[in-house]
Amino acid sequence: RREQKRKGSHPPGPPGLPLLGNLLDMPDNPSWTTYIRWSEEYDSDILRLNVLGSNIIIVNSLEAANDLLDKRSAIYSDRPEMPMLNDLCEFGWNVAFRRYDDSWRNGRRVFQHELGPQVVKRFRSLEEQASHQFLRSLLREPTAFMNHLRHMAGYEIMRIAYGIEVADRDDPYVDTAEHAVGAVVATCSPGSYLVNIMPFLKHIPEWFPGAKFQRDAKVWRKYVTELRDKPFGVVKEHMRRGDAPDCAAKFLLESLESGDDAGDYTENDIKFALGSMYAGGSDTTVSALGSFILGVVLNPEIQTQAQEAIDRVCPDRLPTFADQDDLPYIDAIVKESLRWNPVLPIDVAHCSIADDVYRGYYIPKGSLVLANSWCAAILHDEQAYPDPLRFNPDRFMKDGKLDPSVREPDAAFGFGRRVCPGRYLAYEAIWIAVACMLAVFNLSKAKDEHGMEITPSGEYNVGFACYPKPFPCDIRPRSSLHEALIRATADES
Ligand code: HEM
Repeated sequence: RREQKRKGSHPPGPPGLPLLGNLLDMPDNPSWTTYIRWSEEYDSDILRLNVLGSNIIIVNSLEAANDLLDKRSAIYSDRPEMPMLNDLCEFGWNVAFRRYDDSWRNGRRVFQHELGPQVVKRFRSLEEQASHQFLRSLLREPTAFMNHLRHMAGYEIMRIAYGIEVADRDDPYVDTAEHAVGAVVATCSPGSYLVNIMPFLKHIPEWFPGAKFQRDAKVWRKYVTELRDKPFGVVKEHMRRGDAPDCAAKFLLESLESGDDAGDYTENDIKFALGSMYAGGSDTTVSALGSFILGVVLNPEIQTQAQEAIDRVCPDRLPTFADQDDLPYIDAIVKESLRWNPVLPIDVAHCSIADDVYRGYYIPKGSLVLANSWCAAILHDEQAYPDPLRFNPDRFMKDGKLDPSVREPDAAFGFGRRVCPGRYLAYEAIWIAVACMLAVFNLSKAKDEHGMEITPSGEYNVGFACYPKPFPCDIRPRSSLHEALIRATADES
């Protein structure tokens, strides 16, 4: 209290109880709407909550998010200690959960080396192929569209990172990765494990009564370690034999060996960064594409407009990246899919490494900072995006071109030094999937047994990322010509 008196008051927020602080105020999902309500109640775009003595700063405006997470990124780029996930499940090597240290910096360099805005273009033909495979799966089994999206996202990452081609179903690599991602969801949800609040519990042995968390961690640890080591080991083995396919692991290991532009990273840094790709890139891409399908089904006029544009540019073939400049409306759809229902409405928690004073408010070292990307001042800002709850790609267009004066939905990828390093890859993967899907399929509301249209609820499930709740949807080829275009892609593989 003495320290606080000297440094200034905390940002406003609900008062809380002695000792427990705001523990009982912590909202269930969707937490972002509660944070917005509190912002109005306390007339402040930054709020402070105290949970058992830990400071949580909620940021409800773009200005404050940029000021803290970007302009003061030297202070706000750490991640919180996550004893269950990082120590007991041993997931602390993952770039997304790593503390703000040299190894994290090296991991970011690896990402920059392989997934920077220009380098990422070398994976374009692979992404086109993956999208074509997705179209064929849709043709075969249209109702399972979310499963196909999931397969496409996992397939692309495993091919790009390790050159490994995963199977349609029951693939052991995908199975391992999904279990490891499951650990993130299960261990990071608020109140899931006491050891997150009382880190000293992590020293309790597995046999101790009540130490179920240790046994849970042991199971996850196996998957987390396999995700990190197994595919990387396969690439190394292929390289030893001289038959490794082109992939990020091979390029990085070769550049490490030759000592060219590799920077300071080590083989372990490469392994950790590549192992971070599946957890970071799979669910997120699926979520954005799920929002795209939902948005189009609820707003059929968007599909008509997109198909008119595609038919003008490539009437008798599938779109490719070479058409991107001529298909700005597809870019507008991708941007709107990222903005409308953000994949991560609350950004991944940042953590501060030094005391700070912002607008006269004291923010102590070790505060957790949660940027509410969903909020009315960021991705749902009425000024920047009128009628923000409507899926309306036209907001990004003017006179048939992308309107550069409209704010980019960059906040969907986070802030500051922790901003998503897979964003260029993600954007391209989403772009080609959207373009190909709209080129050959009509998406519309499914009908019930009386022939009545079923309107999707538009509700979302919240896990690691937010997904549309399962909804029925009618997906069929636009014509026999379009069906033939899809079937013809089978030859290319
Ligand atoms: C639509 C797709 C995606 C969205 C919306 C998305 C969004 C995000 C967000 C919001 C963050 C947190 C940023 C912050 O802390 O401020 C993040 C971090 C991260 N993302 Fe993505 N992401 C996507 C795709 C990808 C892909 C394809 C990859 C990898 C191939 C990836 C890898 C990562 C990693 C490794 C981090 C952690 C960065 C760090 O902590 O330094 N993401 N992403």
